[in-house]
Amino acid sequence: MQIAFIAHDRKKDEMVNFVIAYEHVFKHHKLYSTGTTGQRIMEQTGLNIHRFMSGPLGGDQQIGALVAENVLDLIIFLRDPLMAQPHEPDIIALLRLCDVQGIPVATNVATAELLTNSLGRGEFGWRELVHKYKPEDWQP
Ligand SMILES: O=C(CO)COP(=O)(O)O
Repeated sequence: MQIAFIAHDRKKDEMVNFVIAYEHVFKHHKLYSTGTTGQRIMEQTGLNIHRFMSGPLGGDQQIGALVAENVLDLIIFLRDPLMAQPHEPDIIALLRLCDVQGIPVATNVATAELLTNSLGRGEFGWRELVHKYKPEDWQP
């Protein structure tokens, strides 16, 4: 599976601790992140992550491009609900595309934990079907 990590500044410690706790699950998958989030995770785990640009400089949009193509299977995006972000339109666009494609996205650590446990149990097999059969194949 292909998984992306994104965390706003005041959520980065929580993200790093979360990924450390589930490193045994994430190490079996292809990982992506925005710039600083990925740097922080890689400094404190043994995981290899493809890092895009920092969020405010376009990283959310780069991940959004993968979402638009239905490449990503899970996004863990720990947002800061109490701090305005200069790139709010990019964030909204990314979340909208997740809903367009029906991609699982966790915006807090409780949901991230549920989805990651599900991933660890091998319950993401349905995503293989999504890759295999494009929406046009589903038309009656
Ligand atoms: O701003 C972000 C997401 O909107 C995260 O970007 P960084 O991981 O580069 O801090």
